[in-house]
Amino acid sequence: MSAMIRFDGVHKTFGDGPRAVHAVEDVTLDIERGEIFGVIGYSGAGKSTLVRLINGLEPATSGTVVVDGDEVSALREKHLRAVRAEIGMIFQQFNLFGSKTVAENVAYPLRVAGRAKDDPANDWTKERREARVAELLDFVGLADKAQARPAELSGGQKQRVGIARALARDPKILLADECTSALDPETTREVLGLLRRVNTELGVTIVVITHEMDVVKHLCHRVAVMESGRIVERGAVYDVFSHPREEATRRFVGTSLRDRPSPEVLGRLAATHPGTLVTVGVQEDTGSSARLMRTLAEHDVDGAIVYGGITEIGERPFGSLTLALSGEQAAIRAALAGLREFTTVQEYPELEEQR
Ligand SMILES: Nc1ncnc2c1ncn2[C@@H]1O[C@H](COP(=O)(O)OP(=O)(O)OP(=O)(O)O)[C@@H](O)[C@H]1O
Repeated sequence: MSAMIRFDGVHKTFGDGPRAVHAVEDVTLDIERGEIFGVIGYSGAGKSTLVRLINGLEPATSGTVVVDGDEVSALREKHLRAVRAEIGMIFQQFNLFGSKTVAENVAYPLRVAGRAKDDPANDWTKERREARVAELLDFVGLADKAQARPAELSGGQKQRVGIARALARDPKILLADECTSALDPETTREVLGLLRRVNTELGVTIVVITHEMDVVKHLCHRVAVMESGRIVERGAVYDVFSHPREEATRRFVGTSLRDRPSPEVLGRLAATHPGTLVTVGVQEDTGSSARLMRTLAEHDVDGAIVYGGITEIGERPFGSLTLALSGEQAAIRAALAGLREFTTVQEYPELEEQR
């Protein structure tokens, strides 16, 4: 199966000479048909530029970008229009027309396509348009808001209109650029749930640009981490979470899991809990928390859970627990050796020194 989107040795440079900005540098990446692919990075990492290369809004400086078999980097404007019809896009600020109703907003791409008249599939008569808009509003759960104006809607509802509009022409690809960054956590979850349906029920390949690891965790199958125009790490979301290799990735993972105590919290825990503090990984392939507790019991060591969190990534458990261990010193050492046979154990010698 060929990739839906393929970057091969792609560079994008703005300007030239000493003031040139290398927004995208040497990116080679395949995004497969039917997957939800996340691109995560801090502001200025080059994520938006990468997305604009996909829909041909920016031409690559060098290298090739192939979308569903068409090399966008080599197409002229007329052919680019046909490729763009296969690509829907949603934005952080929704970009809805404030003066149009919800139904008119969703119908807009159909009206524009209808004007082109270069393809019989674009023969969007009023009846066809209305039927399509009704179908889309039903899909996003806003059938009752067809005549409302965007100002009357909540942020989550506005983004659902954005999604309906992006789907109007039945695209194969949906590009989502920071599409939940303006929303609160609960609304974010709703929108991510809708995007999951777009993927599973409509088979749309989705590329998600974000600086929030939570979005990647809840939505994506695979992820690439971007830093200074380059992809520094990539892989299945679970693998990247469980074994981050780069410092930037570790920081993103940390912000999402919040399962490991900060140095400040550790200091407080040490002051209020007797015993040896350790943080133990909990992962599907390295043993459950039950196995962890059993190991402590076998060595006659008591383990009080004082911090931690276990979450699900791709329906698999992942996280860590921080324990205050009490018992004979030799027994604690033996229990830790036993734990190390199946999971990661982080000790805090600096805390012991302070005691
Ligand atoms: N049209 C342009 N002309 C000059 N420089 C640009 C242009 N577009 C982007 N850049 C620069 O390219 C780099 C990457 O920008 P880009 O917007 O792709 O990053 P990003 O990761 O999407 O960041 P953000 O999340 O803040 O949008 C930045 O240094 C930016 O200033």
